[in-house]
This record gives sequence, C-alpha cells and structure tokens, in this order.
Amino acid sequence: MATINFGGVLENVVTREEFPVQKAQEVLKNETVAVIGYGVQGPGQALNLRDNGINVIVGQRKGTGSWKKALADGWEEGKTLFELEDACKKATVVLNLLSDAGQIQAWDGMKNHLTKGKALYFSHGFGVTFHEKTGIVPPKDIDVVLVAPKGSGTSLRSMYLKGQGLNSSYAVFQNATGKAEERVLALGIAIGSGYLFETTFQKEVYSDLTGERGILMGAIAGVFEAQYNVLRQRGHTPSEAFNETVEELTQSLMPLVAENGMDWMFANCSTTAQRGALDWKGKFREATEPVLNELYDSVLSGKEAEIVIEANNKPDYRAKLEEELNLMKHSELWQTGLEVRKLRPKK
Ligand SMILES: NC(=O)C1=CN([C@@H]2O[C@H](COP(=O)(O)OP(=O)(O)OC[C@H]3O[C@@H](n4cnc5c(N)ncnc54)[C@H](O)[C@@H]3O)[C@@H](O)[C@H]2O)C=CC1
Ligand SMILES: CC(=O)[C@](C)(O)C(=O)O
Ligand SMILES: [Mg+2]
Ligand SMILES: [Mg+2]
Repeated sequence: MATINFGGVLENVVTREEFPVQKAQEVLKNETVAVIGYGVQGPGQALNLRDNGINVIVGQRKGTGSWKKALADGWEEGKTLFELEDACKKATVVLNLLSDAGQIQAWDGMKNHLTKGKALYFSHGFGVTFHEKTGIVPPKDIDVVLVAPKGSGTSLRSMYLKGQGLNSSYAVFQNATGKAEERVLALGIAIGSGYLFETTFQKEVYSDLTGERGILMGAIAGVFEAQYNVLRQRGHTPSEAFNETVEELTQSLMPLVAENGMDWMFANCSTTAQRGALDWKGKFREATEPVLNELYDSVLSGKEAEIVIEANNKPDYRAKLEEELNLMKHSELWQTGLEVRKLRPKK
C-alpha cells in the first residue's frame, strides 16, 4: 500500500504496481466469484474479471433483457450463467450488483446462501449503511467488502479494453475470515480498477449520493439548462447557445482539466476569459454551496435513500423514468446536441 500526499493530507492507495493482476489471480485462485445482476456494473465487472483469468459466473433472472445480454456476451446457461440464487449457492464470493432497489427485494433469497467463510461484495455502501430501510444485515460469519468504481460500468469496461483503469474506492465492513482485506484488494484489481483508495461504507455512500446528485450529474445538467435558457432568451441561436454551454466544455475545456488541472485549462484560455472567470467563480461557489449543504443533509438523514427506495417500489417506475429521460432527450437543448455531435468531423 502506498501512502500518497494529497495536497498535504496523507492517504493509503493501492495500485496495480504493488498489487498486480497476477497477485489477484493468486489470491482468488480457489474462489468462485458470482456476479449477481447484469445491468451496467455487472457486465463491466464480470467481463473484466473473466478476461483477467478469474473463475467467474453470472447470476441473473432468466428471461429478462439482462439475461439476454449475458448470453450475447458469451455466458453459458448452466455453465457460467445461472438464476440468482443458484449462482449465490455455487459462489464463494458474491458480487451483489443488482440495482440498489433490486438488492432489497432479492436479499431474503440471497442471504440463505451466504454461508460461513464466503465473501459478500457491493459496489455501493447503500444497502448496508441504510440497513434500517433496506433490511440488508449480513450474517456475522462472512466477509463484507466494497469496491465502488468511480464511474459508469460502461467506462470500466471500455477503459480496461484500452489498458487504462477507472479509479475505485474500497472498504471492509466485516472481516470474518481474516482475509477480507486481501480478498477486496484482489477483487478491486481484477475488476479492472486503475487504483484503489480506502474508504468506509458510510463515507462511500454519502459522497457518492452527493456527487451524482451534485456536480457529476444533477448540478451540471441543471446549470447547463440555466445557461442555455438565458442565452436563448437573449436571442442566441440554439447552436450558439449549445456550443457555448456544452460542446466547448466537453470537447475542449474539460479534456484540458482532465489532463493537467483547472489552472492549466485557465492558462490555455484568453486573459479576457481568465479575468472574468476568476471574478465570477466566487459568485457561483457562494450561490451553490448552500444548495450542496442542503443536499448533503438530505443524504445524511437518509431522505435521499428513502426517495430512491420508494420510487423504485412503484410498479410504473421504469416507465416513468423512461418518460423523464425522453423529455430530456427531446428538449431543444439536447436535440441541438444531437445535431451538433453529428457535425464533429470523423477521423
Ligand atoms: N451504474 C453504474 O455504473 C454504477 C453503479 N454502482 C452500483 O452498482 C450496483 C449495480 O448498479 P447498476 O449496474 O447500475 O444496476 P442496474 O440498475 O443496471 O440493475 C442491475 C440488475 O439488477 C437486476 N434487478 C433489478 N431489480 C431486481 C430485482 N427486484 N430482483 C432481481 N434482479 C433485479 C436487473 O435485471 C439488472 O440486471 C448498485 O449498487 C449501484 O449503486 C456503482 C458505481 C457506478
Ligand atoms: C457512475 C457512478 O458512479 C454513479 C453516478 O454514482 C452511479 O451510477 O450511481
Ligand atoms: Mg458513483
Ligand atoms: Mg452512485
């Protein structure tokens, strides 16, 4: 484990250099790893594990779209693809990658198969942290661990195929066998993480729910809409409003931030832009900090978890969600985006 100085704060980080895939293979050589759920994280983690030479099977409800996807990805019914509970029974390590709401419904059936010495793994601290709402309380004689890739399962897979790796956080909630730590690190590396940073189940879920509702998804989608609307109301064309709000950010400026930091992006913009952006940055920070605090409180109190669980329990939830996403897709802003993306020159 390397200790890294992050701007003056020391943290433990595990990289592929000190914990190579070969070591993960060695640690997991006698394990049967079952990936339960084949939605977004399921395929990314299962395929990376398979390509890394781990003994992996998939558990999924038969007849669903995800089951068909698993078949298309080369998992074979009765050999490497099973019903949920059959896979849990065969496994020594169970990766619970059902949707957070699905985990609640499937828990009673799954927990019977979590016998002494097995390991139960999550990619979110949700179920265990909010156990009063989810009912997910693991038996005491198993290991309970977490590896949470900090990005979509789709990226986990595509980055792995390019030889890169998404970063993931990891945590041990329960160490019944004395081997939970090496098991979780081996799993973290074998699912294709670039490096692993240490956390707890609680810290993971509080930061994750805040991040996705905040800047990663909710805030950025909201601020995009606000700026696009203002530009449109002030007489700008859709393409101008879109390019000045989204396209320039994703195509030019954020890649510069990703490459070398915010000051580097600023340094590569005009002095006119730098002056104005530095002056307005504080105003945006002050306007949004109270909203982000309100959000964090709502996460901490369990209200956000409750909203998600309740929404998912409605029978028409998927259809309603689909409708909301469709509304976004068909808005002028994102229809403009569709056309703008087509205009990007191809290699
Ligand atoms: N989507 C992502 O890329 C990320 C997800 N995570 C976490 O990973 C876990 C899995 O998330 P996703 O892959 O997004 O899940 P998902 O929403 O794609 O669903 C996964 C699977 O759960 C199954 N499922 C849903 N309800 C069920 C039920 N009642 N009974 C049995 N099966 C059911 C579905 O058939 C689907 O195959 C969650 O804990 C999530 O918070 C963490 C990081 C990123
Ligand atoms: C992709 C990810 O890490 C998220 C946004 O937290 C999620 O999908 O839950
Ligand atoms: Mg996340
Ligand atoms: Mg999340």
